[in-house]
Amino acid sequence: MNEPLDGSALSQYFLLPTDASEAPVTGIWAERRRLASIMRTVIEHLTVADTPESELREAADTLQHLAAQLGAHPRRRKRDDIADTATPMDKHALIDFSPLIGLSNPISPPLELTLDGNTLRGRLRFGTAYEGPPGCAHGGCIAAVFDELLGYAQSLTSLPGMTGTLTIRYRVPTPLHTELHCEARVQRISGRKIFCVGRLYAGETLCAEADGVFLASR
Ligand SMILES: CCCCCCCC(=O)SCCNC(=O)CCNC(=O)[C@H](O)C(C)(C)COP(=O)(O)OP(=O)(O)OC[C@H]1O[C@@H](n2cnc3c(N)ncnc32)[C@H](O)[C@@H]1OP(=O)(O)O
Repeated sequence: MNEPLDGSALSQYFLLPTDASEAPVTGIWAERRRLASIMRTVIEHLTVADTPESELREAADTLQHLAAQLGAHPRRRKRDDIADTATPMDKHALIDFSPLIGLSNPISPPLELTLDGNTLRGRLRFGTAYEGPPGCAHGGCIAAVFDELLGYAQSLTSLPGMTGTLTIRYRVPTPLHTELHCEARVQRISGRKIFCVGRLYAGETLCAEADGVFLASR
C-alpha cells in the first residue's frame, strides 16, 4: 500500500451526509429533502397499494402539473469535474443528489454512511421499488449499493478514482423492508489500482460480498 488511509482526505473531497448534517439543514435544502422523502413514499405506495383507477388518474394529473411547474425553472450549473465542487454547498449538492445516499434524490433508498476508523459503514432498507425476486432486493440494486459503498471507501486514500471492476457474490437473497447494514474498506493499493472489499448483512446473515478495483485518476 503506497498511500496511508486517512479519514481527513475523505472530507477534503466529499462530505458524508453525517458531516453535512452537523449543521441543521434548513431552507431550500430542507425543502428538497422533504420533497424527495414524500416522492419516495409515493413510489412505495405506487408499487404496493391496490389503488383504484380514478385515484391513480387524479394522482398522475397532480404530478403532471407539479412536473410542469418544477420544470419551468432554469437548470442549475452542470458539474463537469470533481474539482468544480470547490464550495461547501457544491460538496453538499454532490452528496444530496447522489442516487444511493442522496437525501434530496428520491431514487436513493437512501444509504446512510458513517466512517468508523478505516471502515466505512452503511445502513439502508430496500422498499418494494427495489424488488427483484418476490420479497427480495434486486441484484442490480445491491450492486449499486456496493459501487457507492466501495466508491466512498476508496476515496479514503485521497486518490479517488472510478470503478473499473465490481464483482458481487450473492450469498443469500436480501430481504426487502428490513434494516440492512454493510461495510467496506480498502484492502490494498497497487499503482493506480485501489482494491476494496465490502459486505452486506441482514442482522447476522451475510447476504452479499463485493470486490472492487478502482482506478485512480492519472
Ligand atoms: C466518492 C464517490 C462515490 C461514487 C462511486 C461511484 C463510482 C462509479 O460508479 S464510477 C462510474 C463507473 N465506472 C466507469 O464509468 C469507468 C469507465 N472506465 C474508464 O473510465 C476507464 O476504463 C478506467 C478509468 C477504469 C481505466 O482506464 P485507464 O485509466 O485508461 O486505464 P489503463 O491505463 O488502460 O490501465 C491502467 C491499469 O488498470 C488496469 N485496468 C484498466 N481498466 C480496468 C478495469 N476496468 N478493471 C480493472 N483493472 C483495469 C489495466 O490493466 C492497467 O493495469 P496495469 O498497469 O497493471 O497494466
